[in-house]
Amino acid sequence: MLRVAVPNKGALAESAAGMLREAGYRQRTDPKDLVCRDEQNDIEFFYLRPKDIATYVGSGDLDVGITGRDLLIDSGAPAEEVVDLNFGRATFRFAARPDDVGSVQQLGGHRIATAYPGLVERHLAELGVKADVIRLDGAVENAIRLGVADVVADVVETGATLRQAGLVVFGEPLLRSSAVLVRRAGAPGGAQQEQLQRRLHGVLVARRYVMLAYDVPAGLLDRASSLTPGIESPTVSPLHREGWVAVQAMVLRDDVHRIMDELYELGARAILVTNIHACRL
Ligand SMILES: Nc1ncnc2c1ncn2[C@@H]1O[C@H](COP(=O)(O)OP(=O)(O)OP(=O)(O)O)[C@@H](O)[C@H]1O
Ligand SMILES: O=P(O)(O)OC[C@H]1O[C@H](OP(=O)(O)OP(=O)(O)O)[C@H](O)[C@@H]1O
Ligand SMILES: [Mg+2]
Repeated sequence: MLRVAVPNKGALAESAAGMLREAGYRQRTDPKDLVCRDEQNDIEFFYLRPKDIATYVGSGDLDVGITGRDLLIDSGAPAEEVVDLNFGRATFRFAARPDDVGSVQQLGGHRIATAYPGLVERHLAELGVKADVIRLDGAVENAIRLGVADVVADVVETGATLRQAGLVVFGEPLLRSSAVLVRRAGAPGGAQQEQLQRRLHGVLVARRYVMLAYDVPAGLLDRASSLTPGIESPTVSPLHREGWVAVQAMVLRDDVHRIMDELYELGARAILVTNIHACRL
C-alpha cells in the first residue's frame, strides 16, 4: 500500500485534497481525521503539518508527500521534488522598513526574523553574508515593529500582509515556491508511485487544456490544423455535408479565445469548447 503525506491544514491543505479527489482518490470527510485509507486504490493518506512532510518522506517512513518547495528546502531532509503541482504559488522574500535595509548587500550584521531558518541560512551562505537569523513560528512581520528584528524573510503571496505592516520587499526572491510532490532522494519510484504521478499529471493537463471542436471547409484544413495542432495531431472526421470536415484538438485554456477568433475568421463554424475532466496522455 502506497503511503502518502498530505497537508492537514494551512495554505496547501484544501487544494491538495481537491487535487487528490480529482485524481480519483478517496479523501477524508472529517477535517479531524488524520488517516484515510483508500482500499480500492491500495493507497493510504496521512494528514500532517506541511512543515513536517519532507521529514517523514526523507526518512522513508512515508513514500511520497505533498508540501511546498520552500518547506522542502527549509527542512534539509533528503527528499526531492518529483512533480510541480501548480498550486500554492508564492515567492519567498526579504522585506524591511522602506528607510532601512534595501538590498541583500546591506544584510550583513542585521537580524532577520523568519519561520524558515533553514532556507534563509542556506541562502545567506550562498550569498556569503553573515547575519543573525531569528527563528519565529509565524506573524514574523510583527518582529520589526516589536524591535526583535530589522528584516523579515517570509512567504509573499498577494503582498497584503507586508503592506499592512508598512514593509517593502527588496532584492530578488530567494525562491519561487509552489506545492510539489516529494519522494525520498534517489528512491526508486515503483509502479504504485508512478500511477499516482500519472494521475496527478492527468489532473494538471485537464486543468491546463480544453477540448476544442469545430467544422471547417476541407480546403482550409491545413491552415486550421496549424492553429490547433493538438498534442500529437488533431482528429479529423468527415461531415455529412460535402466538402466540410469536423476537427477536434486539445488547446491551452489560456489561448482558447484567441484561437476561436482566428478559426472563425478563417471560416470555421460550430466552434465548441469543452472541459476535460481527466486524461492520461
Ligand atoms: N498566502 C500564503 N500564506 C502562507 N503560505 C502560503 C501562501 N500561499 C502559498 N503558501 C505556501 O504554503 C506553504 C505553507 O503552508 P503552511 O500550512 O505551513 O502555512 P500557513 O497557511 O501559513 O499555515 P500556518 O500559519 O498555520 O502555519 C508554503 O509552501 C507556502 O509557500
Ligand atoms: O502576501 P500575502 O497574501 O499577505 O500572504 C503572505 C502571508 O500569509 C502568511 O501568513 P499567515 O496568515 O499564514 O500567518 P502566519 O505568519 O502566522 O503563518 C505568510 O506567512 C505571510 O505572512
Ligand atoms: Mg502561516
